[in-house]
Amino acid sequence: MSLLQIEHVQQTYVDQYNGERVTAIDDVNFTIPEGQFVSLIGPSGCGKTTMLNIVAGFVKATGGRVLLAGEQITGPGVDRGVVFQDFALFPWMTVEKNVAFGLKMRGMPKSQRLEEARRMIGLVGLEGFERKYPHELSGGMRQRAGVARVLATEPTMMLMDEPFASIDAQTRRTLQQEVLRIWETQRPTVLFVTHDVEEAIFMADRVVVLSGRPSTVAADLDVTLPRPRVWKETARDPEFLRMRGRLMTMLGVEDEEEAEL
Ligand SMILES: Nc1ncnc2c1ncn2[C@@H]1O[C@H](COP(=O)(O)OP(=O)(O)OP(=O)(O)O)[C@@H](O)[C@H]1O
Repeated sequence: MSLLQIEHVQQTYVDQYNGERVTAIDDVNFTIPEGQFVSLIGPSGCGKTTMLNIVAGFVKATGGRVLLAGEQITGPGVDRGVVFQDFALFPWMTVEKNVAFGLKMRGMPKSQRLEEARRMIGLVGLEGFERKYPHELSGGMRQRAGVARVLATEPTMMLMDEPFASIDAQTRRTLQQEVLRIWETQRPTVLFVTHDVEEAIFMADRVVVLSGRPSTVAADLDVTLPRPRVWKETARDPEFLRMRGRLMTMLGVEDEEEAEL
């Protein structure tokens, strides 16, 4: 059985200024088996973030339903960990306190939390920064701490919304590789929203493409590139290049330099 089942999801918003109805998502259907990493991609405004928010339980779909392990999602829960673009760390807590907070959510006794938090911090390569506050870290380090905090809760599903969007290109590639390395040790099921075609392919087992608004699933492609993946090799793989070309054509991106939509 699939871990996540998205069935006929529809989302209409009412504009709070002019009262107009905007159908962001028309009819979206797809499933994710346990342990799979799925990228969700599509043109701007097609409802990627909305879809992720519905799975997170932050937004209630106006139509259809979403099931996690057979149970209908009706609100947020500790079984789903969300990593946002803007890190979502508590600014008043040190890195280790931020990560330990995730463990508290999981119900871990206080006596074990610090030790486990330090282990998670080591896993994301932040040892030595345990006592720093978020403002003392670079964007890439803050994002690593955010990933550590979510992983610490051992979520059934990890939901990531453009987690590397505000990070410079060089650091971004390093982080993508690191997040994959960590993912391979725990293998949580992931729904990863991005508008970067190369990132979508590099990270995932599967790329689900939404059409323009009001969206439906336009394509659902398996990525069979070998793991572990490193940019130096994966970017030259003929399958990577073939998929990139196909997705860019599908999304109407002409130039290689414009791989980011
Ligand atoms: N709370 C809201 N109220 C009204 N309209 C909304 C709301 N949230 C999203 N929308 C509209 O729904 C559509 C889909 O938005 P969403 O942010 O989900 O798209 P997206 O694919 O993630 O876009 P992008 O790639 O630009 O981030 C857009 O037209 C947006 O303006």
